[in-house]
Amino acid sequence: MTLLLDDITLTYPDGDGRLTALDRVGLEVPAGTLTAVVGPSGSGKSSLLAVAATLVTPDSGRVVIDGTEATGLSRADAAALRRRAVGIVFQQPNLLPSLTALEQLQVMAHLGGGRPRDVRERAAELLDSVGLAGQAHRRPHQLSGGQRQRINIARALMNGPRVLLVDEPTSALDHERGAAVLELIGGLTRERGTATVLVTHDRGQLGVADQVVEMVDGVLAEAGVRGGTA
Ligand SMILES: Nc1ncnc2c1ncn2[C@@H]1O[C@H](COP(=O)(O)OP(=O)(O)OP(=O)(O)O)[C@@H](O)[C@H]1O
Repeated sequence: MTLLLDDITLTYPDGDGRLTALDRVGLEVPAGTLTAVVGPSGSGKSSLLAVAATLVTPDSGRVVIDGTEATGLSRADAAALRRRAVGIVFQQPNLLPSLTALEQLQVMAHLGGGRPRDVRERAAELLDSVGLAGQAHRRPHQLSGGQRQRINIARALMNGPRVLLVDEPTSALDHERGAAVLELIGGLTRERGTATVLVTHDRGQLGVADQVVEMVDGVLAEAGVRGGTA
């Protein structure tokens, strides 16, 4: 199992007590498949992604990424595992205004090392696979919202992650562009064999998912399978 969340409980301080954001959550995501997480605002979806990304340590339970148990690692080792094996697509692209599309991707890889020539080739190939081969020289203000989100996705794939975590990628896009971005994420998942978790409010677009789970008050339940009714 490429991504395994086993019996995860996460609480936050809340006044005198604790608020349970994740309540004994279990999730298995095989390589090359996409799991969509739906659920109301405040139900714990972002917390789930943060735990899967090793950005937040749960109170109890295990996170296993590509065979390595992340829970219990030192901060430095968790960061190294994250760099090697996890790609994160945040809701807002947060692209650097002065860099071209190609450079946004190159910067990501330089942080992790790698020969400049290989990095450039990989960046160009990824831009091509998200449909932006012709836009490599453009800066963020010269691109549409949908194009910026595609760069955001390509950037997360630069270091060849085994696990891809995507938070609300369509919230700033209209229906049609949102659908195209979800199709793209589904296609990349299968092509690159990532274990992908996608948080979305958009229940109309879940056909791309192999598994749909629903978060309600920190509890995760199966909501349907590919082609299901969720
Ligand atoms: N750092 C924090 N400290 C305290 N409580 C928090 C913190 N982060 C989130 N929470 C609370 O934990 C619960 C789950 O929040 P989370 O952000 O995971 O929900 P969500 O489903 O992603 O919501 P949304 O769809 O609105 O983004 C909420 O009740 C929220 O108020």
